[in-house]
Amino acid sequence: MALLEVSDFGKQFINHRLQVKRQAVNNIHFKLEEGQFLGIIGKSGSGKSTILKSIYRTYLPDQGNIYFDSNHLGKIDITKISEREMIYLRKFEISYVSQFLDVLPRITCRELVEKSLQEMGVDHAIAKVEAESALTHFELDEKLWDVYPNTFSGGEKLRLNIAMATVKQPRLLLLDEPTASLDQQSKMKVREVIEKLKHSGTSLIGIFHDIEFIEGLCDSIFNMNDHQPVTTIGNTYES
Ligand SMILES: Nc1ncnc2c1ncn2[C@@H]1O[C@H](COP(=O)(O)OP(=O)(O)OP(=O)(O)O)[C@@H](O)[C@H]1O
Repeated sequence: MALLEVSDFGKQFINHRLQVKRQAVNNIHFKLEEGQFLGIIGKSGSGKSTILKSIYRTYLPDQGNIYFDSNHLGKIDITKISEREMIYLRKFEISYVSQFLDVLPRITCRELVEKSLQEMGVDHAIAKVEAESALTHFELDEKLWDVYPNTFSGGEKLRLNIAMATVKQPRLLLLDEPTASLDQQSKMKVREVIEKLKHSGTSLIGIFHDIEFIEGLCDSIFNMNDHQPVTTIGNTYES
């Protein structure tokens, strides 16, 4: 089977204050094969992040299934597994990079990257070396390594976020506008690491507004329009 299959996915949000429901996405189907990169594009508010957050199970869908072919758990439906199983997947198989960094109090930039590896059971000495290598790759100034990242600029936070997610070499990497606040040089660094990860077999789903950036990088593009897929290429199919 494919690594990931999203089937008949739908999500609505309820505004309790106004007592109204809003259908964010509806009737979404796509597949992602191992080692492939799927780009999701579409206008603001069309539901791109909702899909990604539901794959990472930050949100639970109201409708549909999200099948994932886990190395450890076998073929599972992310919408139905236990919290414990989801925590396992987040530690070992699925990483998520958003435009924002959830900063933990009193944990330095270097410790955050090390922690990503140590929670997978990587020895501290090895985690230290790999964390430094990832921070160097994303050109985070060495002077920042032992600083708490709550004072970092938007671009620095994003680069740290990407370092934390990619250092784990996950099987599936979810990228929610990972280049949003980056300059051209940093964007190229992200591109380089995406290419490297793809080469090593990581599958990726990424949301991008910068279509030029994903040209030649994605294997397929899923185009949202008014909460519906309108164009699909490659392994995805029309609803
Ligand atoms: N937690 C939430 N509570 C209520 N409504 C939400 C929530 N998350 C998203 N929405 C709504 O669902 C719709 C889809 O949002 P989503 O963030 O998925 O869009 P998007 O395509 O990623 O947008 P953008 O490109 O602007 O980031 C929007 O109308 C948004 O207001």
